[in-house]
Amino acid sequence: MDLSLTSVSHRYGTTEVLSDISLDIADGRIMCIVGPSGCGKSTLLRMIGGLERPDRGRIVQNGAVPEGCLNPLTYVFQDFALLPWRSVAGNVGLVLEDHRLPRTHRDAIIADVLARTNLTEFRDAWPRQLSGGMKQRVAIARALAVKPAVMLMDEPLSALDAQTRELLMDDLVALWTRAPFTAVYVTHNLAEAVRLGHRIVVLSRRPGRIRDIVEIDIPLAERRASAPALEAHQSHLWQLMRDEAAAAVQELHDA
Ligand SMILES: Nc1ncnc2c1ncn2[C@@H]1O[C@H](COP(=O)(O)OP(=O)(O)OP(=O)(O)O)[C@@H](O)[C@H]1O
Repeated sequence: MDLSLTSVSHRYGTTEVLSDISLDIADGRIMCIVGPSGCGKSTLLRMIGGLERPDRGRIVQNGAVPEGCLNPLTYVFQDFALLPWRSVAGNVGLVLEDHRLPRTHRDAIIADVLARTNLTEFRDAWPRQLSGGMKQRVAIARALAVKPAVMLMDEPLSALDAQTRELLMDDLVALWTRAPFTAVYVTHNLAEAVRLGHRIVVLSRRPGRIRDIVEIDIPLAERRASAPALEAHQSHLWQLMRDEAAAAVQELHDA
């Protein structure tokens, strides 16, 4: 399923947050959204996910959802959002409970996504027993369990330390390489954007407008941290954002 956004604009009260965003989100690709603090990245993600409606413009879903899809648009949040009183398998199974699936089918889905995220041996563990990186893998397994058409990822690695972030980026690349999924991935971190994004949308400071769209055609599995080609893309992104980011910080300071 593809998504297309046409002239999406939004304001909260008198604050204009997004302005004239037109974008296509292609099936089977990862689109990253970067931009200065407060430029409307999370707002845009909520609009794409249907949690809020834009004041102006349209967001249209084109084409069929994947076979077996239980929820077309699924979120992965920065804070993992796991229930502490449920085991790993219980947290993953939660999203299947409303779907009246036969128990064997449900168990098979849980086993499959836990295997894909290397969590099989932790299926009975409690969230408190897991590191941050493992918790986020559970959240990713939970998102995959509903076979979403599009995963909406809001700073999914931001709460993790640098080494864990690297490992989870490798996990995401391996997951995508085995079975390509469609994702919109909001991040502050340009290194993440160039490792994971097929396409990177750079927003201006608020109201967020599209400043540029950068395509990276290096296969995800061939992108190595600090590879010169990726560093060049990252530096180009920073050049695009630098003045805007400085102005956004100054605005926050002056407010
Ligand atoms: N529900 C809301 N009501 C009023 N204002 C809001 C609401 N949600 C967001 N905002 C404002 O809209 C602007 C954009 O917020 P948003 O969280 O989308 O930006 P962001 O780019 O994701 O920010 P950050 O990079 O800091 O995470 C901010 O000024 C924020 O205060």
